Amino acid sequence: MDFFEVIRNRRSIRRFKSDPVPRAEMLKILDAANWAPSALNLQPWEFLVVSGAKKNMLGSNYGKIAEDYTKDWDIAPDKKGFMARQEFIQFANVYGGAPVVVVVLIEAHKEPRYQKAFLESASAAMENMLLAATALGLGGCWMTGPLAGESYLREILSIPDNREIVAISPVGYPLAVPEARPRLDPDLTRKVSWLE
Ligand SMILES: Cc1cc2nc3c(=O)[nH]c(=O)nc-3n(C[C@H](O)[C@H](O)[C@H](O)COP(=O)(O)O)c2cc1C
Repeated sequence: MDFFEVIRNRRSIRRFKSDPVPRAEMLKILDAANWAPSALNLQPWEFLVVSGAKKNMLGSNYGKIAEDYTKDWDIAPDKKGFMARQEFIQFANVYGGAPVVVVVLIEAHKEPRYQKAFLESASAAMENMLLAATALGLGGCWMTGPLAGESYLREILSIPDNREIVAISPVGYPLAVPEARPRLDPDLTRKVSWLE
Protein backbone atom coordinates (compact mmCIF):
# COMPACT_ATOMS: atom_id res chain seq x y z
CA MET A 1 0.00 0.00 0.00
CA ASP A 2 1.37 3.41 -0.84
CA PHE A 3 1.15 6.20 1.72
CA PHE A 4 -2.11 7.71 0.42
CA GLU A 5 -3.73 4.27 0.20
CA VAL A 6 -2.85 3.69 3.86
CA ILE A 7 -4.57 6.97 4.74
CA ARG A 8 -7.67 6.06 2.71
CA ASN A 9 -7.79 2.48 4.02
CA ARG A 10 -7.56 3.29 7.72
CA ARG A 11 -10.81 2.55 9.50
CA SER A 12 -11.91 2.41 13.11
CA ILE A 13 -11.82 -1.35 13.65
CA ARG A 14 -14.24 -2.71 16.23
CA ARG A 15 -14.02 -6.46 15.54
CA PHE A 16 -10.71 -8.29 15.80
CA LYS A 17 -9.33 -11.80 15.39
CA SER A 18 -8.04 -13.31 18.61
CA ASP A 19 -4.56 -13.85 17.08
CA PRO A 20 -1.87 -12.26 19.24
CA VAL A 21 0.11 -9.34 17.81
CA PRO A 22 3.85 -10.16 17.88
CA ARG A 23 5.81 -7.74 20.04
CA ALA A 24 7.97 -6.81 17.02
CA GLU A 25 4.82 -5.61 15.20
CA MET A 26 3.65 -3.68 18.27
CA LEU A 27 7.06 -2.04 18.46
CA LYS A 28 6.84 -1.03 14.78
CA ILE A 29 3.57 0.83 15.31
CA LEU A 30 4.77 2.38 18.58
CA ASP A 31 7.97 3.44 16.83
CA ALA A 32 5.85 5.19 14.18
CA ALA A 33 4.02 6.96 17.01
CA ASN A 34 7.32 7.94 18.57
CA TRP A 35 8.37 9.64 15.31
CA ALA A 36 5.48 12.14 15.43
CA PRO A 37 6.16 15.87 15.55
CA SER A 38 5.78 17.47 18.98
CA ALA A 39 5.61 20.95 20.45
CA LEU A 40 9.12 22.10 21.46
CA ASN A 41 10.22 18.57 20.52
CA LEU A 42 9.17 17.49 24.01
CA GLN A 43 7.85 14.12 22.75
CA PRO A 44 5.42 14.09 25.68
CA TRP A 45 3.71 10.77 24.88
CA GLU A 46 3.92 7.50 26.76
CA PHE A 47 2.19 4.22 25.91
CA LEU A 48 0.78 1.49 28.11
CA VAL A 49 0.37 -1.79 26.22
CA VAL A 50 -2.30 -3.69 28.08
CA SER A 51 -3.25 -7.35 27.58
CA GLY A 52 -4.44 -10.35 29.59
CA ALA A 53 -6.46 -9.94 32.79
CA LYS A 54 -5.94 -6.19 32.96
CA LYS A 55 -7.30 -5.76 29.43
CA ASN A 56 -10.34 -7.85 30.37
CA MET A 57 -10.97 -5.61 33.39
CA LEU A 58 -10.81 -2.51 31.20
CA GLY A 59 -13.28 -4.12 28.79
CA SER A 60 -15.84 -4.92 31.51
CA ASN A 61 -15.61 -1.33 32.69
CA TYR A 62 -16.07 0.08 29.18
CA GLY A 63 -18.98 -2.31 28.62
CA LYS A 64 -20.82 -0.73 31.57
CA ILE A 65 -20.04 2.76 30.26
CA ALA A 66 -21.33 1.76 26.81
CA GLU A 67 -24.61 0.42 28.25
CA ASP A 68 -25.28 3.75 29.91
CA TYR A 69 -24.04 5.85 26.97
CA THR A 70 -26.27 4.04 24.45
CA LYS A 71 -29.38 3.68 26.60
CA ASP A 72 -31.56 5.81 24.30
CA TRP A 73 -30.17 4.54 20.99
CA ASP A 74 -33.05 2.09 20.56
CA ILE A 75 -35.88 4.39 21.59
CA ALA A 76 -34.89 7.66 19.94
CA PRO A 77 -33.92 6.94 16.31
CA ASP A 78 -32.59 10.46 15.84
CA LYS A 79 -30.09 9.83 18.65
CA LYS A 80 -29.10 6.42 17.30
CA GLY A 81 -25.36 6.03 17.00
CA PHE A 82 -23.28 4.69 14.16
CA MET A 83 -23.80 1.06 15.23
CA ALA A 84 -26.68 -0.97 16.66
CA ARG A 85 -26.75 -0.66 20.45
CA GLN A 86 -26.09 -4.33 21.24
CA GLU A 87 -23.29 -4.47 18.71
CA PHE A 88 -21.62 -1.47 20.34
CA ILE A 89 -22.00 -2.90 23.85
CA GLN A 90 -20.55 -6.21 22.68
CA PHE A 91 -17.60 -4.39 21.15
CA ALA A 92 -17.02 -2.33 24.30
CA ASN A 93 -17.12 -5.30 26.67
CA VAL A 94 -14.10 -6.96 25.07
CA TYR A 95 -12.65 -4.10 23.02
CA GLY A 96 -13.84 -5.97 19.96
CA GLY A 97 -11.84 -9.06 20.95
CA ALA A 98 -8.52 -7.27 20.37
CA PRO A 99 -5.59 -9.00 22.08
CA VAL A 100 -4.04 -5.67 23.09
CA VAL A 101 -5.21 -2.23 24.16
CA VAL A 102 -2.84 0.75 23.97
CA VAL A 103 -3.36 3.65 26.38
CA VAL A 104 -1.73 6.92 25.35
CA LEU A 105 -0.60 9.21 28.16
CA ILE A 106 0.90 12.67 28.44
CA GLU A 107 2.47 14.52 31.29
CA ALA A 108 -0.26 16.48 33.09
CA HIS A 109 0.57 20.20 32.95
CA LYS A 110 -1.15 22.99 34.88
CA GLU A 111 -0.63 25.61 32.16
CA PRO A 112 -3.39 25.29 29.51
CA ARG A 113 -1.08 26.16 26.60
CA TYR A 114 1.27 23.30 27.52
CA GLN A 115 -1.61 20.97 28.13
CA LYS A 116 -3.00 21.79 24.67
CA ALA A 117 0.40 21.38 23.02
CA PHE A 118 0.95 18.03 24.74
CA LEU A 119 -2.50 16.84 23.70
CA GLU A 120 -1.89 17.87 20.09
CA SER A 121 1.51 16.18 20.07
CA ALA A 122 0.08 12.94 21.47
CA SER A 123 -2.73 13.11 18.91
CA ALA A 124 -0.12 13.22 16.14
CA ALA A 125 1.51 10.15 17.71
CA MET A 126 -1.85 8.42 17.94
CA GLU A 127 -2.58 8.96 14.25
CA ASN A 128 0.91 7.73 13.27
CA MET A 129 0.23 4.60 15.30
CA LEU A 130 -3.13 3.97 13.59
CA LEU A 131 -1.68 4.53 10.12
CA ALA A 132 1.27 2.24 10.83
CA ALA A 133 -1.16 -0.41 12.08
CA THR A 134 -3.11 -0.13 8.81
CA ALA A 135 0.08 -0.44 6.77
CA LEU A 136 0.96 -3.67 8.63
CA GLY A 137 -2.50 -5.25 8.18
CA LEU A 138 -3.43 -4.45 11.78
CA GLY A 139 -6.22 -2.18 12.99
CA GLY A 140 -7.16 0.08 15.86
CA CYS A 141 -9.84 2.49 16.98
CA TRP A 142 -9.15 5.87 18.54
CA MET A 143 -11.32 5.96 21.64
CA THR A 144 -12.03 8.55 24.29
CA GLY A 145 -15.34 7.03 25.43
CA PRO A 146 -13.60 4.74 27.97
CA LEU A 147 -12.32 7.86 29.75
CA ALA A 148 -15.79 8.18 31.28
CA GLY A 149 -14.45 5.53 33.69
CA GLU A 150 -11.15 7.35 34.19
CA SER A 151 -10.73 6.78 37.93
CA TYR A 152 -11.08 3.02 37.40
CA LEU A 153 -8.60 3.11 34.50
CA ARG A 154 -6.11 4.96 36.69
CA GLU A 155 -6.50 2.50 39.51
CA ILE A 156 -6.21 -0.66 37.39
CA LEU A 157 -3.25 0.63 35.39
CA SER A 158 -1.54 2.46 38.30
CA ILE A 159 -1.51 5.76 36.37
CA PRO A 160 -0.14 8.51 38.61
CA ASP A 161 -1.77 11.95 39.04
CA ASN A 162 1.00 13.60 37.01
CA ARG A 163 -0.14 11.77 33.86
CA GLU A 164 -3.20 12.52 31.72
CA ILE A 165 -4.92 9.87 29.60
CA VAL A 166 -5.32 11.07 26.00
CA ALA A 167 -7.00 8.12 24.32
CA ILE A 168 -7.16 4.36 24.12
CA SER A 169 -6.97 2.06 21.12
CA PRO A 170 -7.50 -1.66 20.81
CA VAL A 171 -4.92 -3.17 18.44
CA GLY A 172 -5.20 -6.44 16.57
CA TYR A 173 -5.86 -8.12 13.24
CA PRO A 174 -9.22 -6.95 11.84
CA LEU A 175 -12.03 -9.48 11.63
CA ALA A 176 -14.29 -6.98 9.89
CA VAL A 177 -13.37 -3.75 8.13
CA PRO A 178 -16.22 -1.22 7.96
CA GLU A 179 -17.12 0.81 4.89
CA ALA A 180 -15.40 4.16 4.57
CA ARG A 181 -17.35 6.98 6.23
CA PRO A 182 -18.20 9.53 3.51
CA ARG A 183 -16.42 12.85 3.70
CA LEU A 184 -18.68 15.81 4.55
CA ASP A 185 -16.97 17.92 1.89
CA PRO A 186 -15.18 15.51 -0.49
CA ASP A 187 -14.25 18.23 -2.99
CA LEU A 188 -12.97 20.54 -0.25
CA THR A 189 -15.01 23.43 -1.60
CA ARG A 190 -16.33 24.43 1.84
CA LYS A 191 -13.61 23.26 4.21
CA VAL A 192 -10.79 25.02 2.41
CA SER A 193 -10.47 28.75 1.82
CA TRP A 194 -7.68 29.95 -0.45
CA LEU A 195 -6.53 33.36 0.75
CA GLU A 196 -4.24 35.43 -1.44
C1 LIG B 1 -10.96 11.97 19.38
C2 LIG B 1 -11.70 10.72 18.94
C3 LIG B 1 -12.44 10.01 19.85
C4 LIG B 1 -13.12 8.83 19.48
N1 LIG B 1 -13.76 8.09 20.44
C5 LIG B 1 -14.35 6.93 20.10
C6 LIG B 1 -14.94 6.11 21.09
O1 LIG B 1 -14.92 6.42 22.27
N2 LIG B 1 -15.50 4.94 20.71
C7 LIG B 1 -15.51 4.53 19.40
O2 LIG B 1 -16.04 3.46 19.13
N3 LIG B 1 -14.95 5.29 18.42
C8 LIG B 1 -14.37 6.47 18.74
N4 LIG B 1 -13.75 7.24 17.77
C9 LIG B 1 -13.72 6.76 16.37
C10 LIG B 1 -14.73 7.52 15.51
O3 LIG B 1 -16.04 7.07 15.79
C11 LIG B 1 -14.38 7.26 14.02
O4 LIG B 1 -13.10 7.79 13.76
C12 LIG B 1 -15.40 7.91 13.07
O5 LIG B 1 -16.67 7.31 13.23
C13 LIG B 1 -14.96 7.76 11.59
O6 LIG B 1 -14.76 6.40 11.26
P1 LIG B 1 -13.33 5.91 10.71
O7 LIG B 1 -12.32 6.12 11.80
O8 LIG B 1 -13.52 4.43 10.39
O9 LIG B 1 -13.01 6.73 9.49
C14 LIG B 1 -13.08 8.40 18.12
C15 LIG B 1 -12.31 9.12 17.20
C16 LIG B 1 -11.62 10.26 17.60
C17 LIG B 1 -10.74 11.00 16.59
